Amino acid sequence: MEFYHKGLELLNPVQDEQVHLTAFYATLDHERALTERRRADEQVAGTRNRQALHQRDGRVRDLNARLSRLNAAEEGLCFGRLDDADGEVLHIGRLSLHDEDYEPLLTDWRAPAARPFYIATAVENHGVVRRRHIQTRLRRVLDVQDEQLDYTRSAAGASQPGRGVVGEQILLGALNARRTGTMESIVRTIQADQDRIIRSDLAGILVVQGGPGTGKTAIALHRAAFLLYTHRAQLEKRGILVVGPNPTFLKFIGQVLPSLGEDGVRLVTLAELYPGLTATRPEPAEVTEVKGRAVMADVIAKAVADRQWVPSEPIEVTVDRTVLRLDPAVVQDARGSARARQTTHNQARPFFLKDVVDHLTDQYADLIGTDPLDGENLLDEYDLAELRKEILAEPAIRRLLDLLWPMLSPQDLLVDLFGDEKRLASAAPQLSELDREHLLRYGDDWSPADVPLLDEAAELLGEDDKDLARRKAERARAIAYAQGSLDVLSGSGSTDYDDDDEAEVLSAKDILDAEALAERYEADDDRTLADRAAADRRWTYGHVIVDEAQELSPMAWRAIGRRCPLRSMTLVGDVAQTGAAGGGTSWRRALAPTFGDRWRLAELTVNYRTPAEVMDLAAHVLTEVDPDAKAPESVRSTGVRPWYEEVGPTDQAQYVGKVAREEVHHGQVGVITSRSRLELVQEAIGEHADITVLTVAGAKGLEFDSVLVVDPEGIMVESPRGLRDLYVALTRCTQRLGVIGPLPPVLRDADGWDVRGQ
Ligand SMILES: Nc1ncnc2c1ncn2[C@@H]1O[C@H](COP(=O)(O)OP(=O)(O)OP(=O)(O)O)[C@@H](O)[C@H]1O
Repeated sequence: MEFYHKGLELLNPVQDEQVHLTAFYATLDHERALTERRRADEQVAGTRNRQALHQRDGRVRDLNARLSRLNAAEEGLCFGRLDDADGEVLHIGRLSLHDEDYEPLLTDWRAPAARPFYIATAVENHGVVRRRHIQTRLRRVLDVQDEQLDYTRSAAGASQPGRGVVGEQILLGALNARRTGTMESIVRTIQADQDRIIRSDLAGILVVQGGPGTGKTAIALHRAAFLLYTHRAQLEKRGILVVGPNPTFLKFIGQVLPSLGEDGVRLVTLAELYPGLTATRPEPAEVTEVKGRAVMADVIAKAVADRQWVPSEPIEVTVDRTVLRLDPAVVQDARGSARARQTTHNQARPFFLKDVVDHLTDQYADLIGTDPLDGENLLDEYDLAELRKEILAEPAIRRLLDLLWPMLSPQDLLVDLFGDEKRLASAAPQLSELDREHLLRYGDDWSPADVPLLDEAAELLGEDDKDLARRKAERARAIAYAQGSLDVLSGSGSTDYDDDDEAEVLSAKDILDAEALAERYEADDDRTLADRAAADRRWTYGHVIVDEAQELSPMAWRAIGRRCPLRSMTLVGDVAQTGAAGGGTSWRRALAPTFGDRWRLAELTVNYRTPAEVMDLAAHVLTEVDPDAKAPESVRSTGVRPWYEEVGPTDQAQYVGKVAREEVHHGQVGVITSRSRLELVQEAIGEHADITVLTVAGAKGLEFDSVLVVDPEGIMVESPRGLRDLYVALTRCTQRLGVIGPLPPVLRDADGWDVRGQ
C-alpha cells in the first residue's frame, strides 16, 4: 500500500482521500451557506415596482437552482481521482468546487477534463497514470481502488482493468446491489462506450440501439445532465423533453436527474403530450395500429379539407324578407382564395367568410338599393356597412357559414370524423373497410394513439376561437400590467428616486413601450419551464429524448418531430423489444417518413442488468424473433440458474402468490404475466410493498431483483409481437428468474434451466 506525507504524519490512501473529502465538504457547506444568505437577502430586500420584482424573482430562482445543485451533490460528492505523470491530481465529483483563489478543488464529471476517468485505458491513457475510484458513505471514505494506467508500471504487474471494464469492482458492486424500486445515477461507473454516447454532439438526431440492460435509459438521462451542463444557456430557455413509455417508468427514472442536480427537464408519456388531456382510454391493438400509420396524416388533412364545403346546388337564405342566393361557384372561388393563403383552417376562415359575406352584401344591395329609374345603386358606404351587419346578424346565414367553413377544434374534428361512417369514408378512401371500422367510435375520450392525431389536427386547424380568446386575454393582462408600470415609471411619484434611479426611469421610459414591456413580463412568467412547456402545444424544446423509442408509431414520430424543429434528439431503444402495435422493427423504416436519413446510430452491446445465466435463455427467444440479431453480452454471471415450474391454470395464481412472497427475501419482485391472467395473479398476491404485478407493456424499461414470468404462452399468443414481449419479460431481472406455466417450445428447447422442486 502506498503512503503519503501530511505534515509529519504518514497517511494511507484512504486517510489521504479523507483529508481531501473533508476539505470538499467544507467548501460545499460554505457555498451552501453563502447561497442561502444571498437568497435570504434577496427575499427581504424591498422592491419599488413590478419590473424590479420580476428581476428579483429571477435572481431567487437562479439561487434556488444553485442550492438544489449543491444539495444534490451531498451524497457521493467526490468519487474519483486522476493522477498524471507530473504528479498533477484531479478529483472528480458531482459538481465543480473552487477554493478562495478560484483554484479548482473538485471537477464536475461532465467537464472535458474529467473525461479520462471514463475512457482512459492502459493502452490509451490520455496522460493519466493512475485512476482511483473512491467509495464514500455520507462524508466518510470507505475504500479506494486504483487502476494503474501507466503502461510501464502495469506491465510490471500493477492492477489492470478486466474485460475492458472500467472500475470493475465498483461496477460489479453497483450491479449486484439490491434494487430500491427507483433507478439510480451511474455517474461513478459510466463505461467508455456509454461515455461516448453521453458526450456526443448536441446537434442532430442520435439513435442509440442496444439490447436489454445495456444502459440506454441510464445513458439517456446522464446525457440530458451532460447537455444541460455543457449548453446551459441554450437549453435552459427551451428545456429538454424526455418521453417514456408509461407513468410507472417515469416514476422509476424520475429521481435520476434531480439526483444529478438538474431539473430543467419535462418527463412525459405520449398520452400526456397534448395539453389539457391525459389519454387513457384503452383500445384494441388493431385500432392502435391503424391510428399509428403514416397515412393517417393524409386522412386528417382530407378530413379538414372536407370541412371546407362547397354545396352542389345554390343555397337560398332570407334576410329581412329578401331572398339571397349563394351559388356553388362563389363558394368555390372563396374557398380557393382562402386556401391559397396557405394558412391554417381556422386562420383562413375569416378570409373565406369575408369573400362570401361581401358577395351576399353586394347581392342584397343590388336587390334593395337599385334606383328603379336609372338602375344606379342608391346606397352609400355607410348603408353597405349596415347591410353587412344585418347579414352577419342573421342566424340562418351564420349557420350556413358554419356549415361551409366551421371554426374547429382538433377534438371537434376527430369526434365528428370517427363518429360518422360517411365522413370517414370520404377522408380515408385508402383504408380498407375493416380499418375504417376500427376507427369508428363514439364519445370524446381519448386513447394514447389519438394524441398524435389530435396534434396533427391542431397543426392543420390552428388556434380556434377559445385559444385565441385565451391568448388575447393573457396578452391584454400583460399589457395592462406593463402600462401600469410605465405610468409608475413616468409619473410624478418619481421624486422619491435618487439621481441614479431617475436616470434609470428615463431610460426605461425612452426604450420601452407597453407592448415591449408586456413581452418581457411574459418571459418573466413565474411558472416553471416544465409547466409553461406543458401548457403550450407549440412549445419547442432545445433537445428531445425518447426512451423505448421503438414503440413509437409513424404518427407519433411526427408529433415528436414538431417538438424539436432543430432536430436535436436522442432516441434510445431496441427494435427487438417492440411490443406496441404500430411500433417500429427497423430504425430506418420507423424514422424515414419523418426524419429521412438524417440521423446517426450508436450501438451498445454489453448487458449490465441481466446475469449471463438468464441472458443465455433469453437469447433463444431473440433468435426466434430475428435469426440475425445478437443478444448483448452480460457483463457478469451470478451462478444462479433460472428455474421453471409447469403449473396448470387452476393452481397457477395461488402458486405464484406463494413463490412471490418467498422471493421477497431476495429483494424487489416483479411478476410479469399475460393480460388475461393479470387480475387473477393480482388477487392472489394482494397488496405487497415489494411485489409488483404487471403485464409486459407495463414492465417496459423496468427491472427487479427477482422476476417471475407467469403464463409465457399467454404472453406469446396475446399479441402479434408476443415473442418480443416474452424476450422483454425474461430480461427484466438483475439476479433471479423463475418461469411459471407450461413452457413454450422456444424455451423448452433451451438448456440451463433448473426445475423447481414443488
Ligand atoms: N455503467 C453502468 N454502471 C452501473 N450500472 C449500470 C451501468 N450501465 C447500466 N447500468 C445499470 O444496468 C441496468 C440496466 O440499465 P438500463 O435500464 O438503462 O438499460 P436499458 O438498455 O434501458 O434496458 P432495457 O432496454 O431492457 O429497458 C440499470 O440498473 C442501470 O443502472
